[in-house]
Amino acid sequence: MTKQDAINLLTQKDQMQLLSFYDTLTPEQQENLLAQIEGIDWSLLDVLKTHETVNARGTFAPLSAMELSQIDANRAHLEEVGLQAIREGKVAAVLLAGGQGTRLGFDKPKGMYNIGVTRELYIFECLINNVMEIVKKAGAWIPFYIMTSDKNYDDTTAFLKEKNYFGYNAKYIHFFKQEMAPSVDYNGKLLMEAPDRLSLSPNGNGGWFSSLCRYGYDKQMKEAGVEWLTAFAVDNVLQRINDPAFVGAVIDSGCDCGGMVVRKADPNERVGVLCTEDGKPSIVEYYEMTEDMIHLKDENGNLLYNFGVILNYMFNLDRLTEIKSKRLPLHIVEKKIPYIDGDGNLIKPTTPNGYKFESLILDMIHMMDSCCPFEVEREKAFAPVKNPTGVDSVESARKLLEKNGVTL
Ligand SMILES: CC(=O)N[C@H]1[C@@H](OP(=O)(O)O)O[C@H](CO)[C@@H](O)[C@@H]1O
Repeated sequence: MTKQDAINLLTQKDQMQLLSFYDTLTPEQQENLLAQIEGIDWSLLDVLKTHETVNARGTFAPLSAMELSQIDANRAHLEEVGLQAIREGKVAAVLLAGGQGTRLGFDKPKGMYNIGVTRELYIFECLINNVMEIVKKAGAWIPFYIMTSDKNYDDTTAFLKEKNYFGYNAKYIHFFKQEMAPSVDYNGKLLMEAPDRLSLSPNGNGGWFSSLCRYGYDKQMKEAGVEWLTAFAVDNVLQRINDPAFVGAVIDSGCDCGGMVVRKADPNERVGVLCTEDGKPSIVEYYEMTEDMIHLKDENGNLLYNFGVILNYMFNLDRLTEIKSKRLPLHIVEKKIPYIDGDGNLIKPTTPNGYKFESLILDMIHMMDSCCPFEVEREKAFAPVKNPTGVDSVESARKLLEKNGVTL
C-alpha cells in the first residue's frame, strides 16, 4: 500500500489520525505502519457502528453434567478409552497463553510467573508437569501447541527453550501466534501506541483455532491422525491437561465437544455455566443469569444451573474445521488502553478509555451440536491465578498446590 492509498482509505474511513506522525518516521517505520493499516479488519469497526452486539441471547435451559459419582463408577473404562486415544496420537493439546501477567503486576508472559516460595516453580512448569503425568501414563508424547501473541512470542519461546521445556520433548511442541485486533476510543477512532504502531491486542481466546490454522497446524494434525483437540487456559496451575477420563468420556459420549466443569461453590459464584441455548450447547455468564435461574433447583434440591466452566475444553477437529469459516460473535469490551496523544506522548489511562474486540472460546461451544459437561473436583483441578491475593489468586493457588502435594 502506498501513502496515497492509505490517505484515500483513511479519509474515507475518517481515521486520518493514523498518519499524524507519518512524515516524522523513517522509511522502514513508514512501511511498517502502512502494512498495519493494510491489515486492519474494518468489519470490526462496522460492528461498533451497527451495534450488532452479541448480547441478544436465546432461551436457556439446564444441561445435566456427567457428575463425579457417575464418573467414578466408570472411571477405569473412561481412562482406558482416553489413554488408548492418546496412545494412538488422536488427541492434541492447545495451551492458550497469549496473555501477559499484567493483573499480577508481572509484565511478562503469564506462564513465566514464578509461583514458588522457597524454590522456582513457574506456571508453565506446573502445566508441563501436569501433562507429563499423562504422557507417562500413556507412554506416548502428546502433540502440544502453545498459543502466544505478538507481545509475548519471543519471551515465551526463549524462556521455554532456556528451561529445556521443563523436560517435555521439544519435537512435540509447536508455537503459534494469536491474531491481533485493533483498539478504538469511545468515538470509534483507532488508537495508536507509538507513532508507527497501531494499538493492537490479542483477539480474545476464541481466536485460537483460526490462528492455529494460519500456521497450517490443522492440516498437520489431520495428517498425523489427530481427531481431538483440548484447549485450556494458562492460568490454572492444577489444569488436568488431557485427563484420560475426560478424554474418554467425551469420546464415549459421541458429542462434538466437552468441557470440564466444577460444582458451583455457591449459587452466585462468578463463573460461566454450561447449559443449552435454543437447544444447542452454550455457556451463560454469571452476569446474564436472572435471579430465578441462579436459584432454580431440581426435585433433589440441587441447583439446575450448577456447573461452572473452568476453561478446559475438548473439541472434535473435524467439527472445528466445519465451523472455521463461520465468524464468531464479537464481544466489545471496555478497557484501559495505553495510547499516544496528538503530541506523541504515551498516555496510560487509569480508567477505561475505549474498546477492544474479542471473540470468545465459549461461543465456539455454541456452534457445536452437542457438548459433554464433565465434572472435576475443584480442589484437584481448579486453581486459577488471576489476582495477586484473594479469590482465584497466587495465594489461593499456592494453598491448593500444597494440598495436592506440590512443594513450593
Ligand atoms: C471468556 C472465557 O472463556 N471466560 C472464562 C474465564 O474467565 P476470566 O475470568 O475472564 O478469565 O475463565 C473462567 C474460569 O477461570 C471461566 O469460568 C470463564 O468462562
